Amino acid sequence: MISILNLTKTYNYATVVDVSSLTLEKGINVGLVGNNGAGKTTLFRMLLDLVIPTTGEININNKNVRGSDDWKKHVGSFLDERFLISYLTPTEYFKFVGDLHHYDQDQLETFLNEFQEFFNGEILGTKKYIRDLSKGNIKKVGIVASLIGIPEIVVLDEPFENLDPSSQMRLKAIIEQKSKQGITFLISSHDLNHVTEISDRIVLMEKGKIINDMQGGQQALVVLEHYFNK
Ligand SMILES: Nc1ncnc2c1ncn2[C@@H]1O[C@H](COP(=O)(O)OP(=O)(O)OP(=O)(O)O)[C@@H](O)[C@H]1O
Repeated sequence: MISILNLTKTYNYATVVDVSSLTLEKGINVGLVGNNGAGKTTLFRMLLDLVIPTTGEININNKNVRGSDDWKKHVGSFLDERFLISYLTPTEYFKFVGDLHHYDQDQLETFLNEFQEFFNGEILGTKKYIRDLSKGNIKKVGIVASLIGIPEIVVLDEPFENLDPSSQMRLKAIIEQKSKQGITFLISSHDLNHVTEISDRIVLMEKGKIINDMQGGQQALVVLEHYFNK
């Protein structure tokens, strides 16, 4: 589904990503972990063709993300607020994204209804612009928008950050439910408990390189706690 080959990114002579080979398979949720500056976001930005690699390539469904647009309809993503249109209300923004995916009004309402609990009355129909929402609520808008159209792959950068504990639990349930509907998640997170729980596979980065690649779950949590406790 996703294959990465000889990928590097260098800024001012410093190589911040150096991944010689990585293949991600459909149906296997992957959690990307690593300390600040390990290269997780840069890797995601190259995957989404937002940053040009210095060398190497990333293919989604056998198409290089550079120079093709085919993959875009199969990939949902939310990395940061720049993905949103801040002068719209969430309702207007969801309509905008829904239109891109040819959702009619009923379809969009049915889709958004699934997230009532997650939204906790703070998102829909509040007349607030996205720019005026709290950080956690902005994150919820971005996460839910990334799921519109039931993409094959959803890439999320630190989705649990800024969410209150109830919302974190609800997000885990959403990820679990959407995985069953066929979405494969690629998630970076500093929350070791959550990321090991929702991921089938954990990829650990250090200084741009992959230094461990293991199955998710309790055993991964033990390994990661040991690593980060150094
Ligand atoms: N545009 C840029 N110019 C120069 N250096 C950059 C640029 N973008 C990223 N970097 C550097 O690349 C390195 C990796 O950053 P990146 O944001 O990918 O790390 P990360 O693993 O996502 O970190 P965090 O956990 O703090 O979000 C950092 O040293 C960062 O300063």
